[in-house]
Parts: sequence; C-alpha cells; structure tokens
Amino acid sequence: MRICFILNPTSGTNRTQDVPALLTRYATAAGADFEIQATQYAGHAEELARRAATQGYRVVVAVGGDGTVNEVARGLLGTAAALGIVPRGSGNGLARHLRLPLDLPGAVRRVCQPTFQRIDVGRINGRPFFCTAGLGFDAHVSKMFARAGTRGLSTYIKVSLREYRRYQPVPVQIELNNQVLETSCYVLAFANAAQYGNNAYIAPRADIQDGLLDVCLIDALPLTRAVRVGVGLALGTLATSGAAVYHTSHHIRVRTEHTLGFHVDGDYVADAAAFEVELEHLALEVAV
Ligand SMILES: Nc1ncnc2c1ncn2[C@@H]1O[C@H](COP(=O)(O)OP(=O)(O)OP(=O)(O)O)[C@@H](O)[C@H]1O
Repeated sequence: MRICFILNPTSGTNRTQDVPALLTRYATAAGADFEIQATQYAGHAEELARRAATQGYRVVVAVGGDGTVNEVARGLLGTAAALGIVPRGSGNGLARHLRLPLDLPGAVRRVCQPTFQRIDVGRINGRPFFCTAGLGFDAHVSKMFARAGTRGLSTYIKVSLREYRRYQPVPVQIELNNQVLETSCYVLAFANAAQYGNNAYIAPRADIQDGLLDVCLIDALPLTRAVRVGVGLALGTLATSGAAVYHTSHHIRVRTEHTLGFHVDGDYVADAAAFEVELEHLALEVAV
C-alpha cells in the first residue's frame, strides 16, 4: 500500500518542528512505502492529491488543519484513493469527529495501518465540505479571522467577541423537506460532522454516514442566549439547550434579500444571496 503525505508547511502554530523529518521517521518505523510532498500555495493540496490518486497511491494524507483536509479530500472525490489525516491545525474538526489520534506519531502510525470506511460529503453552491458549512455569523467570523494576521484559538475568540457586538441577524427563506421557513438567521450551520473543531459541538447528534445533514438554526443571539450557545457548544448539549433549532435533510435551499457570507470547513468562501446545499451519501473513503 503506497501512501502520499501532503504537507501544508503553513498549518498550525508550531512552526519549529521539522515535520518532514518526523513524518519520515514514524512512517519508516511503521514500514510504510511513502512519499512526502509540500504545498507551495493555497489550493495546491487539491492538485497534488488528485495527481497522487492518479498515480495509484492508496492513501493520500492531509498533514495540516481543516483547510488542508478540505483541499486534499476535494482532490480525492471520485478517485480510488482514501483520505488520511495527520492533524496539525488548531481546530482539527474532522480528525476529532473520526476519533483519529491528534499527536503526530500516533496519527502517522494510524494512516500506515488503517481500516477503511466511507463518509458523506456535503456541497454548498457546488463547494464540497466534509465537516461543516454555514451562513451568517460563523462565516463572518471566518472572514474576519482570515484578515486578523495571527491565528489560533485566542485570535478566534478575540475576533468572535469583537464581531459579536456589531453583527445583526438577517431575514432568510429556508426550503427543506417540502417546507418553507421564513425566519431570521444569525447562524445557519450545515453539519456533516458534529463539531466545528476544537470540540465545539454545533450538531452533537450529526452522523457522518447517515446520508443527512444536521441543520442548526440560531435565529438571534442576545447575550443570555449567547452564553447558553457557548456552554452548549463546549459541553455538546446545544441540541437539547433550546438555544438552537435543528432539522435534518439532504437538500436545503436558502434565499436572502441581502448577500450573506458562507464558509466551508471554517474557511470563508464568498458572499451570496442564494444557497443550494446538498449531501452525497458515502462519497469519500477515509483511512481511520
Ligand atoms: N504553501 C502554502 N502557502 C500558503 N497557504 C497555503 C499553503 N498550503 C496551503 N495553504 C492554505 O492554508 C490554509 C490554512 O491551512 P489549514 O487550515 O490547514 O491550517 P490552519 O489554518 O493552521 O488550521 P485550522 O484551520 O485548524 O486553524 C488552507 O486553506 C490552504 O489553502
């Protein structure tokens, strides 16, 4: 079994580690037949992953955070290669959901001796996502976070608190399961996996193999509710807290009068006024 590691050298906060040397040491110790390729620019991991799949690598491993996982996984859709993950981001949502080791030696050992399973894949306006996608405040925070200059959890919390004071919900029309909901949207999250990353459980009951997205709507976020949402995210109790409304569906349409930002797997993509969200059942093989 041949393994290709695709390393994002800009991921994570610990830049002092010689990651290629560590990958080499642990993969050699596990007896793997492997190659390591480093990305040179944003988007490169998708091209490298697709090429590796064409070259017959059985497992193509994203070495990075959820942004790198998204790119590698995108490149593997429709191929015979499986996605592996060596988590090096700050959130690591998909790795955590799949209960993969979060330490480098453990994660390398796992991808070298994996079992295989398939997971669902979401799409929002054609863009694949594997963990979560969303509209509203979380996408707005991703946009501001990308502009912040520094990364990590503390920057994320700082940006969220600053933007919380300014952000207002917008009216939306949501179509799902033959119903039309006229509501306002502070956060509308489409969860394939249960968490955003960092064990922040936006949809604690989400099952990544059930053919359905868990749709989480928070229509407004006054301070008292914000506290309940924060506690619910941290404890995995949001679904029973009454602070959010949930639906499950495999096809959702959303319209807004004004444009709203959307993110995939925590990375801001663009603003739009119409959204088509779909789920492809078991469309990606993962090495777990
Ligand atoms: N060589 C590169 N130079 C610049 N950007 C890159 C490079 N390779 C990948 N990227 C971009 O870096 C972005 C961030 O990567 P990733 O999400 O893996 O790390 P992170 O932000 O540290 O992790 P997390 O999202 O968990 O905080 C990705 O969306 C990817 O497009």
